[in-house]
Amino acid sequence: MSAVLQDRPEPGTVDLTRSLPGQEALLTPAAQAFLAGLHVRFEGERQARLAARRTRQAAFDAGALPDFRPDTAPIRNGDWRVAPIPAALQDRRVEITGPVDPKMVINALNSGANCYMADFEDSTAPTWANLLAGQEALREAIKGTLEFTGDNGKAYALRPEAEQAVLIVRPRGWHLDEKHVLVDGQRLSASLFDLGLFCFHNAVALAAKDRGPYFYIPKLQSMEEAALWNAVLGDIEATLGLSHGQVKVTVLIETLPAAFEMDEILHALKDRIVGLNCGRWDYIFSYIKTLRRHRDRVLPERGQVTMVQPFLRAYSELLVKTCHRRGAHAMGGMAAQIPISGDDAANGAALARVRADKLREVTAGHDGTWVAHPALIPLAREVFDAHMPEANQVHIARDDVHAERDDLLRPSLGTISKAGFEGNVEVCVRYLAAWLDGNGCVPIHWLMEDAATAEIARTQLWQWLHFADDGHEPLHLDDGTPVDFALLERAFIGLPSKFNDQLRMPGASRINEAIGMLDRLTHADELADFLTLPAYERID
Ligand SMILES: CC(=O)SCCNC(=O)CCNC(=O)[C@H](O)C(C)(C)COP(=O)(O)OP(=O)(O)OC[C@H]1O[C@@H](n2cnc3c(N)ncnc32)[C@H](O)[C@@H]1OP(=O)(O)O
Ligand SMILES: O=CC(=O)O
Ligand SMILES: [Mg+2]
Repeated sequence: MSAVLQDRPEPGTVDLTRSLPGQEALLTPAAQAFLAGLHVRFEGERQARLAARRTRQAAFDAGALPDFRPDTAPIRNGDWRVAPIPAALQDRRVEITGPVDPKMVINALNSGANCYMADFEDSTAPTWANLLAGQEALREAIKGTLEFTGDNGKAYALRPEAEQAVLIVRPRGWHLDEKHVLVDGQRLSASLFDLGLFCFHNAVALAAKDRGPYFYIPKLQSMEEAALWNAVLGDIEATLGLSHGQVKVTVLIETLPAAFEMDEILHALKDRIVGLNCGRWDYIFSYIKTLRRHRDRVLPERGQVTMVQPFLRAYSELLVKTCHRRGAHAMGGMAAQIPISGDDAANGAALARVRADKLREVTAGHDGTWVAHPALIPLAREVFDAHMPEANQVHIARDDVHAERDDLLRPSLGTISKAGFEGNVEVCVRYLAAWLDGNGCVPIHWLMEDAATAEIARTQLWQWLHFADDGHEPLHLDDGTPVDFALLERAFIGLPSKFNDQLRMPGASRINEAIGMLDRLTHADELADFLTLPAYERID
């Protein structure tokens, strides 16, 4: 046994606070000991990282602005590259993403996309049942035995492995706990639960097939958080007998602070990282959250915050330049439009927006993109095939990009309309209701809504409604109406008329609870860090 493994502290005692039929097949004594070991070795550092986030945010609230770090200039200026990228991840031009229920897993693996990001994060409501079903579905998929029959009798089976998308799993972020697993009485980190349990059951099998395991890492804020992931992954490799660097990750740059540490994050994970991704929805949410007290940087209504806003363009181009300089892939992100059935004109307009977004990405130098729905794969592929003849375009240097701090923070022009305000209220309430009911991704007005898109709506409402704190004049809508809590009340009263299909709406039974939550979150003096933190205490 290696010295690292010998010197480890005892794993700790595990209590499962919930019991569902079949869970013992996943949470075997050995799996529990594996998770407990991760907790004992890494929980202290996780808490230190979360405390560092709070300290940094306090400085931003006091008027500081994010900036590139002087102490890490040698990393930014140094000449180094990430480890070689495995063959299975050389061509990632179209990646489909989606929650982890068995039907979605089969549909996504069979979809014809190059990769499938199986998502325990933005698009999954982490009920215990959803998490276990997702872990089980992925384990069966890797064994090649996953099957599913819908309530309508439709049967689903996997295509041959060579025709399947390459699997990449996204665990939840560092801020979340898994309340159903206690180690010595403390909640386990949700990240360690999702990634740890997946690795315990599948890492060796995937490594044997030269398929990873591969992960997407969400919501990082600093290179120290990346270093924590690197330590966890190295520890898992050692415990499971995998070679150093066998596990590969792509990191989502989807927080404003992380945009100032892209080189540093690549460097901290350089033996294991294969790319960065523009997680635009969380990035917009993070811009609002980080700069919540900066009244000169309030964003216009959500629909106007598109990737052509200068601060978003600067971030995505800097990501391409940074990745390519280091030999890593620069992945694009998700357009929220999904196919619209029964209205050809509206469908054509939605698809045109997706096409324009993919064209912007490929011509900026991105090496691949995301789609939310299988019907969008041919469109994204066509655009990337037309402009990216090789497997990727890592060789394109983008030395023409000079994104400075002011570019990444640039205030945006735009307005807030009554429809924009009310739309935020509707999205928050409907999404939260669905999430509380166990559904983490829903179509609302033909847009894909998940935790990240809903967070934009929630934080905008808080920021707009608290604009008048400290004696400032309130914000006004473009028609002159002051943005105040009376406006929020009126939006709540008007909500039912927007639910023209209330009975079939996901989460309809939890609408009143969702309204109550949004009301409390928007009235609170402090902006809650994540919507999903209080909401998690309300799910099973
Ligand atoms: C900000 C971010 O983090 S982006 C990443 C997180 N978000 C996502 O991953 C979005 C995932 N997408 C989805 O969940 C869905 O596409 C939704 C909720 C947006 C729309 O869902 P629906 O209205 O059910 O779509 P629709 O009815 O058109 O689906 C048609 C078929 O495609 C399947 N499908 C739809 N989206 C996906 C997907 N992402 N992956 C695999 N299959 C899918 C459906 O399961 C359905 O299959 P079936 O015909 O066998 O029953
Ligand atoms: O995770 C992706 C995002 O846009 O957020
Ligand atoms: Mg995200």
